[in-house]
Amino acid sequence: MKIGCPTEIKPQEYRVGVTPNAALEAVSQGHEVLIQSGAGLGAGFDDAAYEAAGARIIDTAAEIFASADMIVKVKEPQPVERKMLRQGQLLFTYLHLAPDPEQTKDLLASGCTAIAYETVTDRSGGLPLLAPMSEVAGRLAPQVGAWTLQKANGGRGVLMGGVPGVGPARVIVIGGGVVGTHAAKIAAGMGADVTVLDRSLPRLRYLDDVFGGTFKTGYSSAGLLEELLPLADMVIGAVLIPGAAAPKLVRRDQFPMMKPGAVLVDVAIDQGGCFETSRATTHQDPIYEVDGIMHYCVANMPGAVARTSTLALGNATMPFMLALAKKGWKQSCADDPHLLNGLNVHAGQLTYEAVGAALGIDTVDPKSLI
Ligand SMILES: NC(=O)C1=CN([C@@H]2O[C@H](COP(=O)(O)OP(=O)(O)OC[C@H]3O[C@@H](n4cnc5c(N)ncnc54)[C@H](O)[C@@H]3O)[C@@H](O)[C@H]2O)C=CC1
Ligand SMILES: CC(=O)C(=O)O
Ligand SMILES: [Mg+2]
Repeated sequence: MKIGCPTEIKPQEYRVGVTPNAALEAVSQGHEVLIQSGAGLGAGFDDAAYEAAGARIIDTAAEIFASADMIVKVKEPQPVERKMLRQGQLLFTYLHLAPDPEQTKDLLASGCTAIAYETVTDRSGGLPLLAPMSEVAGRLAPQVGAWTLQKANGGRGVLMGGVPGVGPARVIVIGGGVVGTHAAKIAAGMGADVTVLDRSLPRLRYLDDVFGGTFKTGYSSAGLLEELLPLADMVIGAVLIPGAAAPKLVRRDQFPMMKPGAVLVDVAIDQGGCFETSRATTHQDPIYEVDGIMHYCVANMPGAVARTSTLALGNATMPFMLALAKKGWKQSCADDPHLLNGLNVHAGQLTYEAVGAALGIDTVDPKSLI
């Protein structure tokens, strides 16, 4: 199969979909790998590294889209990329369709087959292609939140760990999955007083068993949040209902009860965000203020640490990419129901129920397609 990897064009997105190591594996299994010239530079991989792996360097994205059987990327295809997708072409990348009707419409119109990293599952109920980026974004969240808390950036002017004689920042993490757990670990490591809220009792039990001395846990409810919001210096939004739009858990009319200059970090922004006032921002212009409350809502946080993120993502995607290249999407999905869960779009049809529900579009059962 011809595997094509264009340069990411989302603002300040420095990751790349195929690492030289992944290219080498694919080439050694008999596939052709096309990499756009310079695609890996942001992550520290030059063209020579790909050539040494046996990949072909191609000048333009247009040539890659025109000839590859499978496009492997990081971020959802941008409008100019969507115009280049075609019937029968396989797209393997993050999509986040539920909050994105425009992209959904374009993918359906293109006739392509699109497998979304974020809805591929594993045997333990996890999301193996989201997890590495959730680990990164979770670990970044307290770091960017701490920066936003600085006075010159609009925050309250509170230091995460406090100092002897002055108490630490209070951090509330909503959602104790991968993002939330990593965020809580780092925030606690910075010395903050951290509480993690989740709706899953098994998850709360796990967190309490493993991290009981490091941070507190709470059952996520509107009532508990009302109690905690007035105390918070930072709230990190880390909830997920797979494939679906994120529930809005903090409303604008609750801001008057919060401390002026408190910070909301909405990691769940790629699923539409879990705060009413969240709107996606970029690394270039990451924060904004609403009624005295600071917001950080960058939808591609891992792009900030592109090298770490590219390596972590490549480790997770490579086996799936190789299976798709070897057997095609149909056989690969027939052999692996977890990969089938990644199928969101096929030949003009939407195949992921939660996306259809969020956007009011009928879906077909992906099992009926294989
Ligand atoms: N902005 C960015 O750059 C990135 C964003 N993300 C996003 O972060 C979000 C979280 O991802 P993961 O941690 O991997 O998901 P996860 O599935 O590991 O964890 C989500 C947690 O949210 C909990 N939850 C659901 N509804 C809740 C509620 N009402 N209150 C409290 N907890 C609730 C679930 O029980 C689960 O434990 C996703 O939207 C993901 O796409 C992930 C990576 C990068
Ligand atoms: C998960 C995701 O959207 C990202 O890594 O950008
Ligand atoms: Mg994202």
